[in-house]
Amino acid sequence: MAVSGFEGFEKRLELNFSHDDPAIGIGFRQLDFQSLEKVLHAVQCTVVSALGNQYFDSYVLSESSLFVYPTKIIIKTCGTTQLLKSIPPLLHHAASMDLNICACRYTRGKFIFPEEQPYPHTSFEEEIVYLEENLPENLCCRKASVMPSKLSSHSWHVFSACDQSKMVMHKSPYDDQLYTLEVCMTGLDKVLARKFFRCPNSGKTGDSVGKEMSESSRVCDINPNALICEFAFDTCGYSMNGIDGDRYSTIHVTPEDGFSYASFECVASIYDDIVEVLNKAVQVFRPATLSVATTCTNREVWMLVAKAIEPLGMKLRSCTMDDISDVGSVVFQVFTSR
Ligand SMILES: C[S@+](CC[C@H](N)C(=O)[O-])C[C@H]1O[C@@H](n2cnc3c(N)ncnc32)[C@H](O)[C@@H]1O
Repeated sequence: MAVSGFEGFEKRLELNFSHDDPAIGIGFRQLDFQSLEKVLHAVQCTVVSALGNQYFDSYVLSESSLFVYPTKIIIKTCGTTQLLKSIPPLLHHAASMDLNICACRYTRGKFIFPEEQPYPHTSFEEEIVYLEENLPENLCCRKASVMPSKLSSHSWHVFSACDQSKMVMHKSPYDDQLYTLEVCMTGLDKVLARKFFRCPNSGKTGDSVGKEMSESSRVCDINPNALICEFAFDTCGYSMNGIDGDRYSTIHVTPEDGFSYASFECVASIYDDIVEVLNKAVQVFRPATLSVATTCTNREVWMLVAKAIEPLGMKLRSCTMDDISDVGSVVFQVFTSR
């Protein structure tokens, strides 16, 4: 852990690939576990738990999560990990499987302890330089932006790059129905945060205590249809991945007072009741401040966010929108308790 405290705000990288053969089969999922571990070694984290289904594999990491689909990788890491260092080895493995990268998206909030971040995460400018230098030239449609809010503690950093010709070819109408919500919560309710501390010397494993935490915190009620894979850290901290068909959800908790933080991320469809899901997820933590970044093609979905959060006694303080080339829009909203 850094000297000042644990950096909860995650860095998130999503890489999309295409393949000349539409019947690509398991694609990236054929990568063996040892090679995945080597990629994670470059990032400075390890796998603590795993769960998969017919659509994708999910891994809970010592610092957050990894999702591997046939043509998509999502990797999210917190603390002082060097997430972007996963790009060169991932591109190397992709090439060996005849997978061509067609889009890259990197997002993160504003770090609580920016001075503790190692290269290439010392600043957003440094991160952009690293991305520019390590992505192939075919991803020529590039954009970087910092989306501000009225709170100096919250801003959203977005870098996207895509090969526009390939994206048009590989996008399906189903992709347009989906959107991603990335929720970052700070100032967690202290009583609720206690649920993510372990009893000392219980002799139980991180998996079994994690299961108890999922139940006592009611994380398991957020999506009762999801299969959950979780882990409780020693002496505190919790991570979980939920898998429901081809969609994931993930929660990570840093419960320590002074720098408490929790994140909730999920992929939803325009046909889901996202208001209920989001409302339940935020109630697990009752934070003082939260931000929601909605990445979508259909701008209307972001309006549902306030419908879920305002009934919990929180007020929308700011809302910023930006367009990104491969998916459509990002809407960044910040709420604080009234
Ligand atoms: C990995 S988890 C969840 C990460 C998530 N991004 C967050 O901050 O909410 C981080 C929490 O676990 C605790 N922790 C305990 N042992 C850890 C370890 N070996 N690696 C990472 N975190 C650990 C940290 O102090 C922190 O409270």
